Amino acid sequence: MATEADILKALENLYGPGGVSLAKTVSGVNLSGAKAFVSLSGDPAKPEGWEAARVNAEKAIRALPGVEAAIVTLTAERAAGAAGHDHHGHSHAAPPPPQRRGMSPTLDKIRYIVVVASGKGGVGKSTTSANLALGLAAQGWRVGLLDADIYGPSAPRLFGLHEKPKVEGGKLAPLEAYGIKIMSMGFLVDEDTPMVWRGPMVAQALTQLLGEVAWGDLDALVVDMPPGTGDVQLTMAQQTPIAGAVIVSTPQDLALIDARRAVAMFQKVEAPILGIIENMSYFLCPHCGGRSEIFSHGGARHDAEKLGVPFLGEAPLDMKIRETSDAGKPVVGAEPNSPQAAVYLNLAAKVKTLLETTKHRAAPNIVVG
Ligand SMILES: Nc1ncnc2c1ncn2[C@@H]1O[C@H](COP(=O)(O)OP(=O)(O)OP(=O)(O)O)[C@@H](O)[C@H]1O
Repeated sequence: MATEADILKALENLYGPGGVSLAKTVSGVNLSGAKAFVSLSGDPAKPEGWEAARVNAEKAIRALPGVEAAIVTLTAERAAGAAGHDHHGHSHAAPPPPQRRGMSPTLDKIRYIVVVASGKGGVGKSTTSANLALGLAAQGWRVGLLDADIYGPSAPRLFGLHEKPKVEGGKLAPLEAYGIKIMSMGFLVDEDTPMVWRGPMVAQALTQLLGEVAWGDLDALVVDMPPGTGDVQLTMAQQTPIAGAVIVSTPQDLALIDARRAVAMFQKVEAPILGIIENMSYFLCPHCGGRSEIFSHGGARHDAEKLGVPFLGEAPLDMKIRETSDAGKPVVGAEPNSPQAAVYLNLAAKVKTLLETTKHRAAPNIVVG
């Protein structure tokens, strides 16, 4: 089998946009048996040039003796304050044409894929995804969590996981915490290299993450979607056999408008919407336990009614939820008997029932590789 040094050598005389040697752009190498997973950091402002470089790199690595499969993905460094960071996902790069090649066998063994989405960033989507996944596991389900928020992966922080996944049988083995299987782009690239992924790069990376991970038999795979409702999210929603979508919103009007966009996006691709959850709905005082309605609370419930989608509940703005998440121990895993965990356990019970009773659309084919 080729070594990391062989791979760097093979990339030495290949060049990306601006004439940079591809060997200098390697940000991660994972090798196993005859399979190589390599990530390159490129400039997100030049997606087409980098896509060509990525394809060339794959060819060169695949040509190495002993390599049967090579998967090269693109990451890009986030320049501080750069316009390139498009958190809302309104990418101007066209989405890749769907080349449907049959569903990945790794997804075949997953009963339900549940996506957690939001119209904008920072509303608590990752916190909700993690606690929902743990809540479903608490109901006795075998659960996976895919952190598809490639703009800013949060699974490493939320679960305190920093090791690199192993490659087993040609697939990436997910990491585990509290009995759930977890995969994140944040595990595959250097933690200090924040990423911006654009248009075709993002969609391709996500389908690889879905298709190249050894999830095994799962009752549910919870997918923490990138925030926003741009082309990338739409492509992702189209290409993933979604059993149901959960939309996270905060009570502020702006977030609700964005949440409506997220609902519309899933309606467009005919993915069943399980409902809306209102996060940071009210404030729970850590000292007196008192409840304060900081924002005009109840907006999401009202919105859900107007949109004709179920309202799944509300989670408080709460110190313990933030502290446990930021300490790598989400509240449902670390303190399952706390009132804060009860909020998510209730949410998980509702989601489980909805999944088991919702009529599912036929799974579309997804792009792999
Ligand atoms: N209910 C809550 N109470 C207190 N803090 C919360 C709550 N939900 C989320 N947070 C905190 O808010 C911050 C943002 O949450 P999170 O990362 O889950 O949001 P996100 O929507 O996934 O954000 P992004 O789009 O930036 O990835 C985190 O520090 C998290 O701990």
